[in-house]
Amino acid sequence: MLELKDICYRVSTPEGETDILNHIDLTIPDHKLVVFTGPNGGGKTTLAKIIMGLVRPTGGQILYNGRDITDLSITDRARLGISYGFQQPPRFKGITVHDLLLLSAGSEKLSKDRCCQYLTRVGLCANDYLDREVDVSLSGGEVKRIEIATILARNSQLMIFDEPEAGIDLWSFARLTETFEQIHNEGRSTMIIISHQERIIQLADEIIVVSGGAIAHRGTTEEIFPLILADTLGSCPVLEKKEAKL
Ligand SMILES: Nc1ncnc2c1ncn2[C@@H]1O[C@H](COP(=O)(O)OP(=O)(O)OP(=O)(O)O)[C@@H](O)[C@H]1O
Repeated sequence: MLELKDICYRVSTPEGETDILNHIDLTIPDHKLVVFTGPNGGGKTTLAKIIMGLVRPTGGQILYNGRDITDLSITDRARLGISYGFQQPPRFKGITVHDLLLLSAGSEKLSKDRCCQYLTRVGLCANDYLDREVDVSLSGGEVKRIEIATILARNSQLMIFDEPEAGIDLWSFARLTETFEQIHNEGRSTMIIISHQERIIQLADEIIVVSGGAIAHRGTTEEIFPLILADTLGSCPVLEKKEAKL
């Protein structure tokens, strides 16, 4: 179980101190698929990075399976079984897709067949990719899918995916949503997926709407979808204020 207690994140900007996240309390039970969604700049990635240890909160506590991991490094969190797929994954010149999958699997000896299966699950043909370097010659969507395959190969207890749909074509996206559904049905991992995609949101046990650095809403698809629609149909609050003055 993952517990976030009173998480705050404040940064210094030229304009002064800014609160990016404000007193977030959140519990995610094991084996759930939770989607973080909400407007751009709402704080979803920052929250996910805080869970992975890529960003240090300025207040609050993170517990994982009852253990306080607030001060643990990314490496230590990875050892505990937490993994993270970046919104814009890094490239690794000189390292092939095959190498990266083997590294991700750690001590588990991955057969070539198994590597192929991971690539197939993200819609890539292993023959075309296993021996390619993860460098700038790969497109954004290809790197994104390879990174997701490495997370699958890690077989983590808690997988965090930041906008896995970004830059991915419709065919691969369909394959990817199937893969998320399968992992969820297998019931071995907890998944946090940051997404704006209806198809992914519909897979969620719980949707967390992060807006203005806080949890604006949380609930099931049936509960949250009408709220999201109502929010998107609303107009700009600044314009509304101006119109009210006229
Ligand atoms: N270190 C920082 N310094 C200043 N502002 C920051 C910093 N980190 C994040 N922000 C700001 O905090 C806000 C939340 O950013 P975050 O990336 O978490 O949003 P998001 O909900 O993931 O957005 P998107 O949907 O666009 O990916 C943004 O306005 C961002 O510019």
